[in-house]
Amino acid sequence: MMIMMLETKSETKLQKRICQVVLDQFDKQYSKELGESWNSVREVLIAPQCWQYAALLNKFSNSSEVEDNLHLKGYHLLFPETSSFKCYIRSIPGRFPAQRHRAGKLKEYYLLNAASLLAVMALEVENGEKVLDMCAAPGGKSIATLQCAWPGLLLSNECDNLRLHWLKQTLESFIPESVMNIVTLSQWDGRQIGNLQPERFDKVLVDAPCSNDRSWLFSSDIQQATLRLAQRKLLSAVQIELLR
Ligand SMILES: C[S@@+](CC[C@H](N)C(=O)[O-])C[C@H]1O[C@@H](n2cnc3c(N)ncnc32)[C@H](O)[C@@H]1O
Repeated sequence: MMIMMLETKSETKLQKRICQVVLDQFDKQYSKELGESWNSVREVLIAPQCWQYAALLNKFSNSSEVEDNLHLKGYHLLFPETSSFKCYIRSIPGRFPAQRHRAGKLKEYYLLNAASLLAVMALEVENGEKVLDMCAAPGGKSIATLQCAWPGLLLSNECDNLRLHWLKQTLESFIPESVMNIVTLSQWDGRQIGNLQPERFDKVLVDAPCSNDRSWLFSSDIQQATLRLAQRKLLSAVQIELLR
């Protein structure tokens, strides 16, 4: 009886609560923008248990134990063995547990939406190239870039103080010190880098700030969520400025 109560309690804890103000706004905006398709998008958006996460293995910290575990749980490689990325996905939705920080040890995998890798693949970074990751926190694409090439320089930039700290921690958890010497962190407004450092980079990745719909939909702070709904209208202007 006690065990059942505990299980129900932890299940309830795992269930995220939808912020109704945000959902109402999405219904209004996206039914206009997406028409019929909004119904199927909405269905997935409100069901975190359907969200799919992939595990990108860290080549700097290989572990056959993790791979065995992934296979046991029904995961398979997304790309052929010859690819630069060892990324595991599975058709059943769900999430492989995130790895905790272990002092002095690199993390073995990074959880992400596999579609995030497309931007890095499209960049086709060659060894020795100078690369700018303009909006880099929390660091998924910087880590992915370092899985597929040895850039001459990777400048991981993030304008937000707290997120820059998060970025630094992520990089330190995945990249060995010997490789960190090709990585530089900076805190510029991405809109100014082009003027400050013209022609410095061979490739630039701009993962511009997005509306972050999934997190705001489950926000527990209605005031913050409402403020954010108003701010998201300004996002497209920032995105365009970052691309210029
Ligand atoms: C979509 S997230 C980036 C995700 C990251 N590329 C990854 O793969 O983990 C966008 C980031 O851009 C940052 N950002 C927003 N405006 C910016 C600006 N003007 N210059 C630089 N970074 C900016 C945000 O703070 C946020 O961390």
